[in-house]
Amino acid sequence: MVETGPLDPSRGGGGRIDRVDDDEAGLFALVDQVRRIRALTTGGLFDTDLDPLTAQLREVADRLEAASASTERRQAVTWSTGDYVTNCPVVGRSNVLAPPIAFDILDDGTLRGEVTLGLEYQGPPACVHGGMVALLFDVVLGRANFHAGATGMTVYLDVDYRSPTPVLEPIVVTGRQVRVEGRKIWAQGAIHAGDRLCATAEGMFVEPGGLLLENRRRLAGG
Ligand SMILES: CCCCCCCCCCCCCCCC(=O)SCCNC(=O)CCNC(=O)[C@H](O)C(C)(C)COP(=O)(O)OP(=O)(O)OC[C@H]1O[C@@H](n2cnc3c(N)ncnc32)[C@H](O)[C@@H]1OP(=O)(O)O
Repeated sequence: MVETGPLDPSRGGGGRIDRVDDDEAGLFALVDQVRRIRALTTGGLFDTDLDPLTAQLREVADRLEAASASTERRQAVTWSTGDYVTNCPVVGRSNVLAPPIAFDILDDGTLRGEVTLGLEYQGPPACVHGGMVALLFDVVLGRANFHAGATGMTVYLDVDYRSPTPVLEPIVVTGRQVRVEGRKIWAQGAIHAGDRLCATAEGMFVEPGGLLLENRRRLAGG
């Protein structure tokens, strides 16, 4: 049973868990522009001829492709520097899929992030897609675990969809670690729109032994 008291969306205070001033490569600024395009083109309706704009975008994409390191090299650098967070599909400022959400950590370790999701995350009319809701929970629970000092891979994620999670309105995503027993870790989370409870989740995570370190070493090339 998810205990929603500590996940009260009106709780304040706390500090940001990710740095906001680390865009030395200018990549976040570039991705912000791609995000604007992503938002505008979902169900896009334009009162203009799109052909010239498509040609311009193709040129930009060609130039980026010519200048880009390979996928393998980018993955290797991610894991050799451990800079996973900026690529995360929920919080990652260099991942165009990410809204992105910035989380604060409250004094008891609860993470809290506020976001308004656009049409690109819509499932049923006016509602956030259920798969996106689950993704938000997986990330907030996983990161709450990390900040609580015991982290693992998700082995189950039980999501209760209590009322629609709205698009185009602010929602608050919260999560916290509740229990650790050996390698097993439990965490719970909630999503609210105002005072309304939209969804709750409980996840169990298992510390995967050497698996992540081995993968990381292999991908980082040694
Ligand atoms: C540290 C290195 C740094 C690297 C840098 C990190 C960067 C930080 C990246 C963050 C990233 C964020 C990520 C977000 C979270 C994902 O998205 S994780 C991705 C989705 N999850 C997965 O792919 C996990 C797939 N599962 C697995 O690979 C394996 O289950 C695991 C996790 C390696 C564990 O396998 P195992 O070691 O063989 O463990 P196993 O003995 O099967 O289970 C352990 C215990 O858990 C229980 N259990 C297992 N599954 C279940 C279940 N579904 N229900 C109930 N109990 C279960 C077992 O019964 C067992 O209990 P006991 O017998 O010990 O009492």
